[in-house]
Amino acid sequence: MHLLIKNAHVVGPEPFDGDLLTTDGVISALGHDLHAPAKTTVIDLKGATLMPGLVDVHVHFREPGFEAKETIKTGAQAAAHGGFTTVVAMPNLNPVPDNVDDLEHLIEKNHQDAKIHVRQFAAITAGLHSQKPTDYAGLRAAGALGFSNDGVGVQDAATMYQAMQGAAAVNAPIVAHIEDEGFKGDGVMNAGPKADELGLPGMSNLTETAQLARDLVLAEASGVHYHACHVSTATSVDLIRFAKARGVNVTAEVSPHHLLLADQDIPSDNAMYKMNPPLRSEKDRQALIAGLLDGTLDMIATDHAPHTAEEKTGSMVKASFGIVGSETAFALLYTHFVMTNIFTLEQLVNWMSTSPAEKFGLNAGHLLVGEPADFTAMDLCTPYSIDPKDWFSKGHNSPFIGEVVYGRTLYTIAGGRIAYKA
Ligand SMILES: NC(=O)N[C@@H](CC(=O)O)C(=O)O
Ligand SMILES: [Zn+2]
Ligand SMILES: [Zn+2]
Repeated sequence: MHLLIKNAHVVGPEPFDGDLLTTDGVISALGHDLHAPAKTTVIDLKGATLMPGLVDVHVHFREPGFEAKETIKTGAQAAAHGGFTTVVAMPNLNPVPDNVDDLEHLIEKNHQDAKIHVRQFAAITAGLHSQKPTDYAGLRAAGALGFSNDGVGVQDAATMYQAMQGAAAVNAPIVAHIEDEGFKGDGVMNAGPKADELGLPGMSNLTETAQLARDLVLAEASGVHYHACHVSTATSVDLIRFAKARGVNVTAEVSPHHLLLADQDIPSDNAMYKMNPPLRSEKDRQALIAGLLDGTLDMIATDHAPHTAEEKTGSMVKASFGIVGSETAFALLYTHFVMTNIFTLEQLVNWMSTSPAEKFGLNAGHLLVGEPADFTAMDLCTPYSIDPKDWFSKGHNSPFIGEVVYGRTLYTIAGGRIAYKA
Protein backbone atom coordinates (compact mmCIF):
# COMPACT_ATOMS: atom_id res chain seq x y z
CA MET A 1 0.00 0.00 0.00
CA HIS A 2 1.39 3.38 -1.05
CA LEU A 3 0.67 6.96 -0.07
CA LEU A 4 2.24 9.84 -2.00
CA ILE A 5 2.37 13.28 -0.39
CA LYS A 6 3.01 15.98 -2.99
CA ASN A 7 4.24 19.55 -2.57
CA ALA A 8 5.04 19.45 1.12
CA HIS A 9 7.20 21.88 3.04
CA VAL A 10 9.09 19.30 5.09
CA VAL A 11 10.37 20.36 8.53
CA GLY A 12 13.35 18.60 10.05
CA PRO A 13 17.11 18.60 10.32
CA GLU A 14 17.26 18.98 6.52
CA PRO A 15 14.16 20.96 5.53
CA PHE A 16 13.09 20.81 1.88
CA ASP A 17 10.10 21.37 -0.40
CA GLY A 18 9.01 18.25 -2.21
CA ASP A 19 7.29 14.88 -2.01
CA LEU A 20 7.20 11.90 0.33
CA LEU A 21 6.22 8.34 -0.55
CA THR A 22 5.22 5.65 1.92
CA THR A 23 5.11 1.91 1.28
CA ASP A 24 3.43 -0.48 3.71
CA GLY A 25 3.65 1.93 6.62
CA VAL A 26 7.25 3.01 6.09
CA ILE A 27 8.69 6.15 4.45
CA SER A 28 10.13 4.76 1.22
CA ALA A 29 11.23 7.93 -0.60
CA LEU A 30 11.71 11.65 -0.08
CA GLY A 31 12.46 13.88 -3.04
CA HIS A 32 11.18 15.93 -5.92
CA ASP A 33 8.51 14.93 -8.44
CA LEU A 34 8.24 11.43 -7.00
CA HIS A 35 6.37 8.99 -9.20
CA ALA A 36 3.23 7.29 -7.87
CA PRO A 37 3.25 3.50 -8.25
CA ALA A 38 -0.06 1.84 -9.20
CA LYS A 39 -2.92 2.12 -6.66
CA THR A 40 -1.32 4.97 -4.75
CA THR A 41 -3.38 7.43 -2.73
CA VAL A 42 -2.10 10.89 -3.65
CA ILE A 43 -2.41 13.90 -1.35
CA ASP A 44 -1.40 17.32 -2.67
CA LEU A 45 -0.42 19.53 0.27
CA LYS A 46 0.01 22.65 -1.92
CA GLY A 47 2.94 23.85 0.16
CA ALA A 48 1.56 23.07 3.63
CA THR A 49 4.02 22.09 6.36
CA LEU A 50 4.79 18.42 6.89
CA MET A 51 6.42 17.34 10.14
CA PRO A 52 7.08 14.13 12.03
CA GLY A 53 3.97 12.91 13.82
CA LEU A 54 3.79 14.51 17.26
CA VAL A 55 4.48 12.34 20.31
CA ASP A 56 2.69 12.93 23.61
CA VAL A 57 3.98 10.92 26.57
CA HIS A 58 1.18 12.08 28.89
CA VAL A 59 -2.52 11.60 28.09
CA HIS A 60 -5.55 10.40 30.07
CA PHE A 61 -8.00 8.32 28.03
CA ARG A 62 -10.25 7.39 31.00
CA GLU A 63 -11.22 3.92 29.71
CA PRO A 64 -11.96 1.66 31.49
CA GLY A 65 -13.82 3.27 34.35
CA PHE A 66 -14.53 6.87 33.39
CA GLU A 67 -15.97 6.71 29.87
CA ALA A 68 -18.19 9.75 30.43
CA LYS A 69 -14.99 11.83 30.40
CA GLU A 70 -13.27 10.14 27.44
CA THR A 71 -12.81 6.78 25.73
CA ILE A 72 -9.79 5.30 24.02
CA LYS A 73 -11.52 5.97 20.71
CA THR A 74 -12.36 9.64 21.35
CA GLY A 75 -9.01 10.30 23.04
CA ALA A 76 -7.10 8.82 20.12
CA GLN A 77 -9.23 10.76 17.61
CA ALA A 78 -8.53 13.95 19.56
CA ALA A 79 -4.80 13.20 19.55
CA ALA A 80 -4.82 12.55 15.79
CA HIS A 81 -6.72 15.82 15.30
CA GLY A 82 -3.94 17.56 17.24
CA GLY A 83 -1.25 16.06 14.98
CA PHE A 84 -0.16 13.27 17.35
CA THR A 85 0.71 9.86 15.95
CA THR A 86 2.01 8.33 19.19
CA VAL A 87 0.68 8.89 22.70
CA VAL A 88 1.32 7.22 26.02
CA ALA A 89 -1.73 6.74 28.24
CA MET A 90 -1.73 7.02 32.02
CA PRO A 91 -3.02 4.27 34.31
CA ASN A 92 -5.35 6.21 36.65
CA LEU A 93 -8.24 4.04 35.50
CA ASN A 94 -10.71 1.59 37.02
CA PRO A 95 -9.53 -1.13 37.15
CA VAL A 96 -5.99 0.24 37.51
CA PRO A 97 -3.58 -1.64 35.21
CA ASP A 98 -1.47 -2.81 38.16
CA ASN A 99 -1.57 -6.51 37.15
CA VAL A 100 -0.75 -8.38 33.97
CA ASP A 101 -4.35 -9.38 33.10
CA ASP A 102 -5.80 -5.88 33.24
CA LEU A 103 -2.79 -4.44 31.44
CA GLU A 104 -3.06 -6.97 28.62
CA HIS A 105 -6.77 -6.19 28.14
CA LEU A 106 -6.04 -2.48 28.09
CA ILE A 107 -3.20 -2.77 25.58
CA GLU A 108 -5.42 -4.87 23.32
CA LYS A 109 -8.25 -2.29 23.54
CA ASN A 110 -5.82 0.59 22.89
CA HIS A 111 -4.73 -1.21 19.75
CA GLN A 112 -8.28 -1.99 18.56
CA ASP A 113 -9.85 1.41 19.15
CA ALA A 114 -7.13 3.80 17.97
CA LYS A 115 -5.84 4.68 14.51
CA ILE A 116 -2.67 6.12 16.05
CA HIS A 117 -0.08 4.34 18.21
CA VAL A 118 -1.25 4.25 21.83
CA ARG A 119 1.30 2.99 24.35
CA GLN A 120 0.50 2.38 28.00
CA PHE A 121 2.08 3.06 31.38
CA ALA A 122 1.30 0.55 34.15
CA ALA A 123 0.97 1.48 37.83
CA ILE A 124 3.95 1.86 40.18
CA THR A 125 1.95 0.55 43.14
CA ALA A 126 -1.15 -1.60 43.57
CA GLY A 127 -4.26 0.56 43.20
CA LEU A 128 -2.03 3.68 43.03
CA HIS A 129 -1.97 3.52 46.86
CA SER A 130 1.75 4.16 47.58
CA GLN A 131 2.31 0.94 49.54
CA LYS A 132 2.61 -2.23 47.48
CA PRO A 133 4.96 -2.30 44.46
CA THR A 134 3.61 -3.99 41.33
CA ASP A 135 5.15 -6.84 39.29
CA TYR A 136 7.58 -4.77 37.22
CA ALA A 137 9.04 -7.69 35.28
CA GLY A 138 5.63 -9.16 34.45
CA LEU A 139 4.08 -5.82 33.48
CA ARG A 140 7.10 -4.87 31.40
CA ALA A 141 6.96 -8.21 29.56
CA ALA A 142 3.22 -7.64 28.96
CA GLY A 143 4.02 -4.36 27.19
CA ALA A 144 4.14 -1.55 29.76
CA LEU A 145 6.24 1.32 28.40
CA GLY A 146 7.06 2.32 31.96
CA PHE A 147 5.49 2.86 35.37
CA SER A 148 3.48 5.80 36.68
CA ASN A 149 0.97 6.61 39.42
CA ASP A 150 0.02 9.82 37.63
CA GLY A 151 -2.72 11.65 39.47
CA VAL A 152 -1.10 10.90 42.84
CA GLY A 153 2.45 11.05 44.13
CA VAL A 154 4.11 8.01 45.70
CA GLN A 155 4.10 9.26 49.29
CA ASP A 156 6.37 6.69 50.88
CA ALA A 157 10.07 7.19 50.05
CA ALA A 158 11.11 3.60 50.71
CA THR A 159 8.36 2.30 48.43
CA MET A 160 9.47 4.72 45.71
CA TYR A 161 13.06 3.52 46.07
CA GLN A 162 11.94 -0.11 45.85
CA ALA A 163 9.91 0.74 42.73
CA MET A 164 12.88 2.48 41.13
CA GLN A 165 15.08 -0.57 41.75
CA GLY A 166 12.40 -2.84 40.26
CA ALA A 167 11.89 -0.64 37.20
CA ALA A 168 15.65 -0.25 36.68
CA ALA A 169 16.05 -4.04 36.74
CA VAL A 170 13.71 -4.33 33.73
CA ASN A 171 15.12 -1.22 32.04
CA ALA A 172 11.85 0.73 32.33
CA PRO A 173 11.30 4.35 33.37
CA ILE A 174 9.55 5.58 36.51
CA VAL A 175 7.27 8.41 35.35
CA ALA A 176 6.51 10.51 38.38
CA HIS A 177 3.54 12.65 39.29
CA ILE A 178 5.43 14.59 41.94
CA GLU A 179 3.14 15.72 44.74
CA ASP A 180 3.43 15.63 48.50
CA GLU A 181 -0.07 15.28 49.91
CA GLY A 182 0.82 16.95 53.20
CA PHE A 183 1.86 20.14 51.45
CA LYS A 184 -1.01 19.95 48.95
CA GLY A 185 -3.66 19.99 51.65
CA ASP A 186 -6.91 21.34 50.25
CA GLY A 187 -5.15 23.73 47.84
CA VAL A 188 -6.85 24.32 44.51
CA MET A 189 -4.41 26.79 42.93
CA ASN A 190 -0.91 28.13 43.47
CA ALA A 191 -0.42 29.72 46.90
CA GLY A 192 0.33 33.41 46.54
CA PRO A 193 -1.17 36.86 46.04
CA LYS A 194 -3.61 35.69 43.33
CA ALA A 195 -5.03 32.89 45.51
CA ASP A 196 -5.40 35.45 48.32
CA GLU A 197 -7.13 37.90 45.99
CA LEU A 198 -9.58 35.22 44.78
CA GLY A 199 -10.05 33.89 48.33
CA LEU A 200 -9.06 30.37 47.26
CA PRO A 201 -6.94 27.82 49.19
CA GLY A 202 -3.43 27.63 47.77
CA MET A 203 -0.76 24.96 47.55
CA SER A 204 2.89 25.93 47.73
CA ASN A 205 5.75 25.02 45.39
CA LEU A 206 7.01 22.68 48.15
CA THR A 207 4.21 20.29 47.15
CA GLU A 208 6.31 19.53 44.08
CA THR A 209 9.86 20.50 44.97
CA ALA A 210 10.22 18.63 48.28
CA GLN A 211 9.19 15.36 46.64
CA LEU A 212 11.25 16.01 43.50
CA ALA A 213 14.40 16.57 45.60
CA ARG A 214 13.69 13.26 47.36
CA ASP A 215 13.11 11.44 44.09
CA LEU A 216 16.27 12.74 42.45
CA VAL A 217 18.32 11.39 45.35
CA LEU A 218 16.53 8.04 45.05
CA ALA A 219 16.97 8.03 41.26
CA GLU A 220 20.69 8.59 41.62
CA ALA A 221 20.98 5.75 44.12
CA SER A 222 18.91 3.33 42.02
CA GLY A 223 20.17 4.26 38.55
CA VAL A 224 16.62 4.18 37.15
CA HIS A 225 15.47 6.37 34.26
CA TYR A 226 13.38 8.83 36.26
CA HIS A 227 10.97 11.01 34.28
CA ALA A 228 9.42 14.05 35.95
CA CYS A 229 5.87 14.77 34.77
CA HIS A 230 4.49 18.30 34.29
CA VAL A 231 7.32 20.22 35.98
CA SER A 232 5.91 23.54 37.15
CA THR A 233 8.36 25.49 39.33
CA ALA A 234 11.65 27.35 38.92
CA THR A 235 13.19 25.36 41.78
CA SER A 236 12.25 22.09 40.02
CA VAL A 237 14.14 23.25 36.93
CA ASP A 238 17.18 24.05 39.10
CA LEU A 239 16.99 20.67 40.86
CA ILE A 240 16.79 18.82 37.53
CA ARG A 241 19.65 20.86 36.10
CA PHE A 242 21.76 19.98 39.16
CA ALA A 243 20.82 16.28 38.95
CA LYS A 244 21.67 16.13 35.24
CA ALA A 245 25.06 17.69 35.98
CA ARG A 246 25.63 14.92 38.54
CA GLY A 247 24.87 12.31 35.88
CA VAL A 248 21.45 11.26 37.20
CA ASN A 249 19.38 9.56 34.47
CA VAL A 250 16.55 12.08 34.62
CA THR A 251 14.25 13.47 31.93
CA ALA A 252 11.46 16.00 32.35
CA GLU A 253 8.37 17.25 30.60
CA VAL A 254 6.53 20.55 30.78
CA SER A 255 2.92 21.01 29.74
CA PRO A 256 1.69 23.65 27.28
CA HIS A 257 -0.44 25.41 29.90
CA HIS A 258 2.48 25.91 32.29
CA LEU A 259 4.43 27.50 29.42
CA LEU A 260 1.50 29.70 28.39
CA LEU A 261 -0.12 30.83 31.63
CA ALA A 262 0.77 31.93 35.17
CA ASP A 263 -1.47 32.18 38.20
CA GLN A 264 -1.80 35.93 37.66
CA ASP A 265 -3.65 35.11 34.39
CA ILE A 266 -6.49 33.39 36.26
CA PRO A 267 -9.31 35.90 35.80
CA SER A 268 -11.72 34.62 38.42
CA ASP A 269 -12.70 31.53 40.41
CA ASN A 270 -13.07 29.55 37.16
CA ALA A 271 -12.77 25.75 37.12
CA MET A 272 -11.15 25.81 33.65
CA TYR A 273 -7.99 27.10 35.36
CA LYS A 274 -7.82 24.27 37.88
CA MET A 275 -5.21 21.64 37.19
CA ASN A 276 -2.43 19.73 38.85
CA PRO A 277 0.17 21.02 39.29
CA PRO A 278 -1.43 24.47 39.38
CA LEU A 279 -0.44 27.41 37.20
CA ARG A 280 2.51 28.94 39.10
CA SER A 281 3.99 32.41 39.26
CA GLU A 282 5.23 34.34 36.23
CA LYS A 283 8.78 33.79 37.53
CA ASP A 284 8.20 30.05 37.48
CA ARG A 285 6.76 30.22 33.96
CA GLN A 286 9.81 32.09 32.71
CA ALA A 287 12.08 29.48 34.34
CA LEU A 288 10.21 26.68 32.52
CA ILE A 289 10.77 28.41 29.17
CA ALA A 290 14.46 28.92 30.02
CA GLY A 291 14.67 25.29 31.14
CA LEU A 292 13.44 24.05 27.77
CA LEU A 293 15.78 26.35 25.90
CA ASP A 294 18.87 25.24 27.87
CA GLY A 295 18.00 21.54 27.63
CA THR A 296 17.14 20.98 31.30
CA LEU A 297 13.56 20.13 30.31
CA ASP A 298 13.51 17.56 27.52
CA MET A 299 10.04 17.68 26.05
CA ILE A 300 6.51 19.04 26.04
CA ALA A 301 3.62 16.72 27.01
CA THR A 302 -0.02 17.80 27.10
CA ASP A 303 -1.37 16.04 30.23
CA HIS A 304 -4.64 15.85 28.27
CA ALA A 305 -7.07 15.42 31.20
CA PRO A 306 -10.70 15.40 30.03
CA HIS A 307 -13.56 15.81 32.54
CA THR A 308 -17.32 16.15 32.14
CA ALA A 309 -19.01 19.56 32.02
CA GLU A 310 -20.50 19.02 35.51
CA GLU A 311 -17.06 18.26 36.95
CA LYS A 312 -15.71 21.54 35.56
CA THR A 313 -18.56 23.92 36.36
CA GLY A 314 -18.69 26.31 39.29
CA SER A 315 -16.01 27.09 41.85
CA MET A 316 -12.46 25.73 41.68
CA VAL A 317 -13.02 24.45 45.20
CA LYS A 318 -15.38 21.71 44.00
CA ALA A 319 -14.11 21.08 40.45
CA SER A 320 -11.86 18.25 39.23
CA PHE A 321 -8.19 18.94 38.49
CA GLY A 322 -7.13 18.94 34.84
CA ILE A 323 -7.63 20.39 31.37
CA VAL A 324 -7.65 18.92 27.86
CA GLY A 325 -4.69 19.56 25.60
CA SER A 326 -4.45 17.20 22.63
CA GLU A 327 -6.38 19.37 20.18
CA THR A 328 -4.87 22.73 21.11
CA ALA A 329 -1.23 22.08 22.13
CA PHE A 330 0.54 22.52 18.83
CA ALA A 331 -1.46 25.54 17.66
CA LEU A 332 -1.15 27.38 20.98
CA LEU A 333 2.59 26.79 21.22
CA TYR A 334 3.16 27.60 17.55
CA THR A 335 1.19 30.84 17.87
CA HIS A 336 2.65 32.03 21.17
CA PHE A 337 6.24 30.82 20.91
CA VAL A 338 7.19 30.23 17.25
CA MET A 339 5.37 33.19 15.70
CA THR A 340 6.91 35.41 18.39
CA ASN A 341 10.42 34.03 17.72
CA ILE A 342 10.94 32.61 21.21
CA PHE A 343 11.22 29.07 19.80
CA THR A 344 11.99 27.95 16.27
CA LEU A 345 9.58 25.57 14.58
CA GLU A 346 12.38 22.96 14.59
CA GLN A 347 12.74 23.31 18.38
CA LEU A 348 9.00 22.96 18.90
CA VAL A 349 8.87 19.85 16.69
CA ASN A 350 11.84 18.43 18.57
CA TRP A 351 10.17 18.94 21.96
CA MET A 352 6.82 17.63 20.72
CA SER A 353 8.10 14.68 18.67
CA THR A 354 11.75 13.74 18.26
CA SER A 355 12.90 14.25 21.83
CA PRO A 356 10.05 12.39 23.61
CA ALA A 357 10.40 9.56 21.07
CA GLU A 358 14.12 9.27 21.74
CA LYS A 359 13.90 9.55 25.53
CA PHE A 360 11.21 6.84 25.71
CA GLY A 361 12.71 4.59 23.05
CA LEU A 362 9.71 5.01 20.73
CA ASN A 363 10.14 4.34 17.03
CA ALA A 364 8.94 7.80 15.98
CA GLY A 365 10.00 11.40 15.58
CA HIS A 366 12.00 11.26 12.33
CA LEU A 367 10.88 12.04 8.77
CA LEU A 368 13.50 9.92 7.03
CA VAL A 369 13.50 7.06 4.56
CA GLY A 370 13.13 3.76 6.40
CA GLU A 371 11.30 5.35 9.36
CA PRO A 372 7.62 4.68 10.18
CA ALA A 373 5.15 6.61 8.01
CA ASP A 374 3.97 8.73 10.95
CA PHE A 375 3.56 12.40 10.13
CA THR A 376 1.21 15.35 10.24
CA ALA A 377 0.48 18.13 7.78
CA MET A 378 -0.36 21.58 9.13
CA ASP A 379 -1.67 24.80 7.69
CA LEU A 380 0.37 27.42 9.57
CA CYS A 381 -1.07 30.42 7.73
CA THR A 382 -4.83 30.53 8.34
CA PRO A 383 -6.05 31.81 11.72
CA TYR A 384 -8.99 30.17 13.48
CA SER A 385 -10.71 30.39 16.79
CA ILE A 386 -10.40 27.50 19.29
CA ASP A 387 -13.87 25.96 19.44
CA PRO A 388 -14.75 22.66 21.16
CA LYS A 389 -17.38 22.10 18.45
CA ASP A 390 -14.41 21.12 16.26
CA TRP A 391 -13.06 18.62 18.79
CA PHE A 392 -13.23 14.85 19.07
CA SER A 393 -12.49 14.81 22.80
CA LYS A 394 -15.48 14.45 25.11
CA GLY A 395 -13.75 16.91 27.43
CA HIS A 396 -14.35 20.58 26.73
CA ASN A 397 -12.43 21.73 29.79
CA SER A 398 -9.93 24.27 28.50
CA PRO A 399 -9.09 27.85 29.43
CA PHE A 400 -8.10 28.52 25.82
CA ILE A 401 -11.55 28.37 24.20
CA GLY A 402 -12.14 31.38 21.94
CA GLU A 403 -8.45 32.14 21.42
CA VAL A 404 -7.39 32.84 17.86
CA VAL A 405 -4.46 30.65 16.82
CA TYR A 406 -2.46 29.43 13.84
CA GLY A 407 -1.63 25.78 13.19
CA ARG A 408 -4.51 23.72 11.86
CA THR A 409 -4.05 20.03 11.22
CA LEU A 410 -4.83 19.02 7.63
CA TYR A 411 -3.82 15.36 7.82
CA THR A 412 -2.42 13.01 10.41
CA ILE A 413 -0.94 9.82 9.01
CA ALA A 414 0.02 6.94 11.32
CA GLY A 415 1.58 3.76 10.00
CA GLY A 416 0.91 4.98 6.46
CA ARG A 417 -2.85 5.28 7.10
CA ILE A 418 -4.96 8.41 7.44
CA ALA A 419 -5.87 8.86 11.12
CA TYR A 420 -7.26 12.38 10.69
CA LYS A 421 -8.23 14.44 7.64
CA ALA A 422 -9.61 17.98 7.83
N1 LIG B 1 -3.40 17.01 35.68
C1 LIG B 1 -4.54 16.96 36.34
O1 LIG B 1 -4.92 17.97 36.89
N2 LIG B 1 -5.29 15.85 36.38
C2 LIG B 1 -4.95 14.57 35.88
C3 LIG B 1 -4.01 13.84 36.76
C4 LIG B 1 -2.60 14.35 36.70
O2 LIG B 1 -2.02 14.51 35.61
O3 LIG B 1 -1.99 14.56 37.73
C5 LIG B 1 -6.22 13.76 35.71
O4 LIG B 1 -6.15 12.52 35.60
O5 LIG B 1 -7.30 14.36 35.64
ZN1 LIG C 1 0.07 14.25 37.16
ZN1 LIG D 1 -1.68 13.51 34.04
